[in-house]
Amino acid sequence: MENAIITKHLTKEYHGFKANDNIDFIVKKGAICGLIGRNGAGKTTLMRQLLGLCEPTKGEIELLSINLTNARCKTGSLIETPTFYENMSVYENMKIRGMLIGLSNMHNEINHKLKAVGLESKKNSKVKSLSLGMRQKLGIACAILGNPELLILDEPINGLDPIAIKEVRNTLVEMNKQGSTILLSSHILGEMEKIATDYAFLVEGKLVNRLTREEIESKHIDLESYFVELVGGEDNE
Ligand SMILES: Nc1ncnc2c1ncn2[C@@H]1O[C@H](COP(=O)(O)OP(=O)(O)OP(=O)(O)O)[C@@H](O)[C@H]1O
Repeated sequence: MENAIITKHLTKEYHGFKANDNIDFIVKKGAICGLIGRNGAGKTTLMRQLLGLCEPTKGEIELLSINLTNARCKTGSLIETPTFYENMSVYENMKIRGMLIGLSNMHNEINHKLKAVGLESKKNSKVKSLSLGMRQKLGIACAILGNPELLILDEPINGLDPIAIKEVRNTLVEMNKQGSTILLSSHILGEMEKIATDYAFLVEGKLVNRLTREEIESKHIDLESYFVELVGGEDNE
């Protein structure tokens, strides 16, 4: 099977501190890979490197088996707190994103994605009037616009209510069925378990383990206990 993401020896140092340390990472096309790690483990740094938002100190990145610039154009993302044009409407912000990615069928696609995240009623509202959770929904709607081949989502359900979480979950599963490979991080392991096909565990910048859903199911692994054991529990502060 082809791979959507390959990293080799990927390292990011900040003043000698390794936020990502020699990461060899593969995500197969068609997967929903859950990136798991404690605060500061290096999840966002890895995603930022994949997206070209920060330069690797060392190592290589391959995305979608094509030229990296082209691959990044086929990648939708949500990293940290998304920024928008505050005085423009939700629809207008999405239209800008649509123009950037050369979206055809703009109107229908924007409406479809706003509906998918439950934000259609705010379509004409200015972004500055949105709540935190609504902004997060808009960030997700922008990320999934045009059904990108690869989706990189850093804690996408942060700040969402239970109904919104369900809507986003269903949307991601649907996007995956339609061909999007997804890399996502979340601290809510129970939610991750509902959709992830495999997991990558980061500890102090290092990729320390991988698990597939099949392994979890066949070996009756409790993800939370597994994670606590892997990172050394509360004594590891
Ligand atoms: N621009 C930066 N300058 C210096 N250090 C940084 C920078 N960005 C990240 N770091 C450090 O790199 C480490 C990894 O940070 P990162 O944001 O990747 O972690 P994370 O796993 O996403 O954490 P969280 O779950 O809290 O979001 C942290 O120790 C962080 O302080």
